[in-house]
Amino acid sequence: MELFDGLKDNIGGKKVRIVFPEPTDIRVLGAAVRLKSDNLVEPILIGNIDKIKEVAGTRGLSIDNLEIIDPENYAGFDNMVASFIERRKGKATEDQARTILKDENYFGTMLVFMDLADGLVSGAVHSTGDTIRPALQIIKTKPGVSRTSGAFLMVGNRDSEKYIFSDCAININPDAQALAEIAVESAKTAEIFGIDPKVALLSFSTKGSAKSEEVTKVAEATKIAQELAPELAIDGELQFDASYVPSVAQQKAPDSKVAGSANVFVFPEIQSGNIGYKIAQRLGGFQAIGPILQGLNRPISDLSRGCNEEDVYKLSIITASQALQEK
Ligand SMILES: CC(C)(COP(=O)(O)OP(=O)(O)OC[C@H]1O[C@@H](n2cnc3c(N)ncnc32)[C@H](O)[C@@H]1OP(=O)(O)O)[C@@H](O)C(=O)NCCC(=O)NCCS
Ligand SMILES: CC(=O)OP(=O)(O)O
Repeated sequence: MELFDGLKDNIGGKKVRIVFPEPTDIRVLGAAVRLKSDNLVEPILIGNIDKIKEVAGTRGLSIDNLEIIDPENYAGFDNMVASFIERRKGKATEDQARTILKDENYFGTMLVFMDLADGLVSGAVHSTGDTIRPALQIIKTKPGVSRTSGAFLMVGNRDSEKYIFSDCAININPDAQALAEIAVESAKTAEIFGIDPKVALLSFSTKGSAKSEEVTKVAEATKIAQELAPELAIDGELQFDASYVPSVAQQKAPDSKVAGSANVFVFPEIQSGNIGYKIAQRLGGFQAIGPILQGLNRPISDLSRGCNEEDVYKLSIITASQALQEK
């Protein structure tokens, strides 16, 4: 069965409500129309109806059966302002809240927070910061998780060839505790896709072959992650070849249960993570689906601005799957 067929079977007909704050981007609108006609999600488009219709017209798309909410004339706006002020606990005045909530990402995130929607997909147009800041401020992390992080599902030519790469998107230089949490959350993300997680915390060193602060951080994070989730297969610090290639693992880390067969790769900081996933995508030909935000109370997903319509379609299916997983 194709990877996404199982996810589609799961969410089909369940009317999971997904907010799209960027419907005047044709990639987003095209995906929303397909998701509705495939009966996979109930899209909620945020914006001005005339502008959305104009974009739909360029591709002959029908949007008559899609829900559209314009923050400029939303009947529940006063309620939303009050809820935002309460959530931000003194960090926004009423005037500031009224201005902030005209921003489509803040508005859409509040719909999710207020349970008027189940998840949100944005970021085809907005930067990652602008897409996820509302979620960090309003949705916040689950109990026991201090930092949200961004994972990619990397899919190769064969459907069985699937891996998780993280954090490629959010935490610029996580400390050992945050890196350990990222490793544990990434294992949970792997399970959504039927991957039996074997988690490698990556470095330029394998089991003490090099000494530096950076290596110590990864070794410490490994220890913390193993304590946080003793039931999971987690190991580090490992170089990528030792984590992935059995013969190299045999030489560099012969006692490791993860080395040589890892399928969840945790990068030590965002530079290597973001560069690493884009190399696998652009040179290696892998599909990169994400970033899938991990550790938030509700599913909010951030696209890469380089995405295509298929990426929006697939990330929306994942977001809806996360929403159902939580119900
Ligand atoms: C994610 C990012 C935008 C947050 O930066 P920021 O808005 O300056 O964050 P701040 O430190 O001002 O924090 C804003 C709020 O988010 C929270 N926050 C910040 N990072 C967080 C994280 N990783 N997890 C959970 N909450 C977080 C803060 O606690 C704060 O909450 P509060 O306002 O309720 O106190 C920033 O870390 C960033 O730019 N990361 C890289 C993004 C990127 O360019 N990725 C590459 C492309 S995908
Ligand atoms: C995930 C990512 O790198 O996003 P963008 O390409 O939009 O910066």
